Amino acid sequence: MLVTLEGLDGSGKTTVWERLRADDEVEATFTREPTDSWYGEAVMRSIQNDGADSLAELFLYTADHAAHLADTVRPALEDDSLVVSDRYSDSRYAYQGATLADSDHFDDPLAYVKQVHEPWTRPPDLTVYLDLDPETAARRSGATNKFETAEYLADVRANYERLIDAEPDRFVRVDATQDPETVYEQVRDALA
Ligand SMILES: Nc1ncnc2c1ncn2[C@@H]1O[C@H](COP(=O)(O)OP(=O)(O)OP(=O)(O)O)[C@@H](O)[C@H]1O
Ligand SMILES: Cc1cn([C@H]2C[C@H](O)[C@@H](COP(=O)(O)O)O2)c(=O)[nH]c1=O
Repeated sequence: MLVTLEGLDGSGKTTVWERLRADDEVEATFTREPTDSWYGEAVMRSIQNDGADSLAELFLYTADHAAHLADTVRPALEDDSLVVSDRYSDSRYAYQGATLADSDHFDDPLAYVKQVHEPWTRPPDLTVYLDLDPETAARRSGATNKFETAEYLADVRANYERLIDAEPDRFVRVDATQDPETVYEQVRDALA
């Protein structure tokens, strides 16, 4: 089973993911995107580059996802492991769907990014969405990269809402304004 944690920067995904990893009762393969492979390093270079081309950036993230699937996710699933990923394909649909909104090439960038993935990706079985307003998300994340502004994160959040509307049964929404302990308990309940 493939479980993903999604949400805006600063919504608490990594905090939850690290607690799950330290939890003796949760046996799983823990992974994340961007990965720490050389594909992921290329992505990190792009994140730090304010002038990076948005379409090129989409394909860097997508290359990292392809390698992540082949090297980690599919082998773990074939071994019947529970896989828990801190960010996955929905991050691309929501974030690159927003960065490409200014492009003349696409009427519906989110639909385009999904279409690029559909023939080969492995969709999650369950996605926990840590729901947070963009202002708190930008403040918590410390605005360390170009994506971490309240204005941009508002567009990303609207894209996540579209994804949830399209597949309500896959998503479990957790209110990420709650204290970390309550958030963690609700994620554990969702996993159970
Ligand atoms: N429920 C919470 N309430 C208040 N602060 C929190 C909560 N969860 C996490 N934080 C704090 O918010 C900051 C961001 O948390 P974290 O790194 O887990 O978010 P993230 O979603 O993984 O962010 P990013 O996508 O930018 O990596 C950290 O300082 C963390 O301690
Ligand atoms: C996987 C993925 C990530 N992003 C963005 C979201 C964050 O601002 C950065 C790095 O992620 P982290 O969780 O803060 O380490 O990258 C993205 O735009 N598209 C993606 O597919």
